[in-house]
Amino acid sequence: MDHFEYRDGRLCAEDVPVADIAAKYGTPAYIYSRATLERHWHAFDDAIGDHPHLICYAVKANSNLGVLSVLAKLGSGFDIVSGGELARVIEAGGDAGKVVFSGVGKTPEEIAYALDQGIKCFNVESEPELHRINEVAAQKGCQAPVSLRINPDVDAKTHPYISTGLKANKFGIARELAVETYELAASLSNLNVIGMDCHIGSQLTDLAPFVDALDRLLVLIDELADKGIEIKHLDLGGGLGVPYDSETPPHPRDYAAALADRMTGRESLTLILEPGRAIAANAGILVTKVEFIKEGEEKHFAIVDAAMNDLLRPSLYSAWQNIIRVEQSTQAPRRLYDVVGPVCETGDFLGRDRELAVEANDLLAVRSAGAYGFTMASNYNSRCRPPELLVDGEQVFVVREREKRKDLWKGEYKVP
Ligand SMILES: Cc1ncc(COP(=O)(O)O)c(C=O)c1O
Ligand SMILES: N[C@@H](CCCC[NH3+])C(=O)O
Repeated sequence: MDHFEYRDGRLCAEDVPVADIAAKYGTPAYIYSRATLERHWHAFDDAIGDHPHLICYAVKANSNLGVLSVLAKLGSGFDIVSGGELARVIEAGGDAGKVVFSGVGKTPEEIAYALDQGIKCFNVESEPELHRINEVAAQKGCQAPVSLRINPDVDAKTHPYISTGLKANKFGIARELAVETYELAASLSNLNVIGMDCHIGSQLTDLAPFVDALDRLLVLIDELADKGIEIKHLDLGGGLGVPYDSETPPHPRDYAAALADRMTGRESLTLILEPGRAIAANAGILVTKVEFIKEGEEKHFAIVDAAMNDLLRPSLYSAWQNIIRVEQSTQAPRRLYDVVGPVCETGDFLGRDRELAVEANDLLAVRSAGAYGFTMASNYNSRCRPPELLVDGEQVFVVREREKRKDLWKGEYKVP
């Protein structure tokens, strides 16, 4: 069951009509479903079953405190890429001991903060980073738990901007250098080598690259064991895709079960997964109002009050996200529209050539907007970012207020 569905022709978020939410809180607005977030997280967690594991939700997908607090209450771990994300996890009630810290450019200050908070592990992406973490840990007189992010060099077959496990990408350590880099890590006295990690890309719709990467890393784990380096956890990263359009990615349940299956007989090796999109994307929508219908010379435009600053994915990746009416019933004619925002960029669109029946003041919902939606929003064109609302049954929580115009220059100063 989807938690965004039509009831009597009205799109509902769980038990609340979206039009009622829009009337009360205005548009544009992000709306999330707690039940969907929980269901998706459990799909991963349940499928792995008894094999030791940890689901570390990728905070970058949706870092709202309300969302993080829902997942923290389930006992989730978290994958972070900055000190800011760690602060959010802690503020939301998450357990720092279940946090893995990814990213190619961790600063000494971020490393020190993460050590102070007692995170589970740093996912290290280069040799210089190993030395930096070792130095910061030495200054603190402690040992930093580390895992090396290895590039298994599998082709994830996804958009080039979001493919990460290839030789040409900035991420991770080359497979050929893996053993020597592990030996270096093991020789540094303020590091405690505990894990192996990879992340091959995002929005993957095929199971094969994941299984391929897993198999390649298991070979490496055995090779390291022969050299006396014991790996306690294998983190396979995130990347499972969602059906935005006609894609048919494996269900999280089947994906997690397939991976857990490959780990049979390795009960001392904990499996970590870092799903972001697969948990959050379809747990959210962006609601927007049609301001005008404009008849262009070649196209019809539905000019809406949300723009690329609110939802960047269509402009940045030519990503397709479904756009639907909030109230099904209408007398408006069905035509092809470009759904565009008010930002001064030709690339400011939410959808192109969409068959819709719309007129001014209608409400539209952009689906699958719960991941990489608000987190990638900006104030471009000095636009206030939208509010974030989290629905739980019949209740609506304002988990982030709409920005106010005067928030836009907070921390900026005029010159005398
Ligand atoms: C290291 C790492 N882990 C997890 C994720 C989450 O990916 P996704 O949202 O595709 O599951 C990403 C983003 O691609 C990432 O870079
Ligand atoms: N932001 C991207 C995904 C990047 C994943 C992070 N490594 C998207 O919206 O699809």
